[in-house]
Amino acid sequence: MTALCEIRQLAVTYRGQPAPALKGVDLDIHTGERLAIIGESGSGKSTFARSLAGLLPDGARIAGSLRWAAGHAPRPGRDIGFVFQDPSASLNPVLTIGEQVAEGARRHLGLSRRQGEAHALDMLARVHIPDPEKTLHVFPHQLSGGQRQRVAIAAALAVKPGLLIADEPTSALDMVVQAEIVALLDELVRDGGMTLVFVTHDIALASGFADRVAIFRDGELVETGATATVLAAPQAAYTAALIASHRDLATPPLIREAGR
Ligand SMILES: Nc1ncnc2c1ncn2[C@@H]1O[C@H](COP(=O)(O)OP(=O)(O)OP(=O)(O)O)[C@@H](O)[C@H]1O
Repeated sequence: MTALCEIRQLAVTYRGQPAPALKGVDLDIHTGERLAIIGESGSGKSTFARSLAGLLPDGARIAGSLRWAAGHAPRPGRDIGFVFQDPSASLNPVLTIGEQVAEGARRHLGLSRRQGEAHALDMLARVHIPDPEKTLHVFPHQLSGGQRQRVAIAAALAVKPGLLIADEPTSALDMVVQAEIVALLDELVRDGGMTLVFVTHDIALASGFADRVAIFRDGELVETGATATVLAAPQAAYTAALIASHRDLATPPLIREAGR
């Protein structure tokens, strides 16, 4: 499998912080895979995601290397799509849903207003928004949290980025909607031949669809491997503890199933 990005000895220190938020991270991201970045709060997951996307805040010091197969860093919003925990933060409250889904496509793909609207309609249908024609003309506050997250996904994918980074995209949603959003991301990434980096604190959620998991703790990568392998035979004591803390994952039948 080819590496979309080879990360070596990545370290990040935020301005004014004595200790690095991320250190010594060696990881390859494979083209077309669904990789879950897993860790507890503060483990450095978002820092890792922001480093990949080139979205670290001003003053953050970055060391080590990110080598991209394309030969250049991907452009955020064009080569990399980003979906955040809170869709309201990534949606503009004064733009209609149609305008925001079309915005990136008009800017990056050079679509006209009319083509942009047609593309937005198509994207809303692809993320299974009920009544996409009507939804084109409403504003974010008129939608439910789950629908807003579908719109944010449609907007991120409208320019067909090669890599989608989703940072806790379901943690503000209830369980049923969470499962729907994960299934949607899984479907879209498979259909589009995209690479997905999915950040979550929930190893059980990730194990349902990720090809590979990378476990972070205190800014370091403690373990990485195929999801089924890591679940069935974790190498690090920390990973074992994380799995054991999820009753669903620790019960033997599910481990056997995951290890098929
Ligand atoms: N902009 C920032 N300035 C200073 N410190 C930061 C900043 N963002 C994150 N940190 C610190 O870096 C460390 C890693 O944070 P990060 O957000 O990457 O963790 P996380 O695993 O994504 O956690 P969570 O799940 O809570 O978002 C934490 O100690 C956090 O306080």
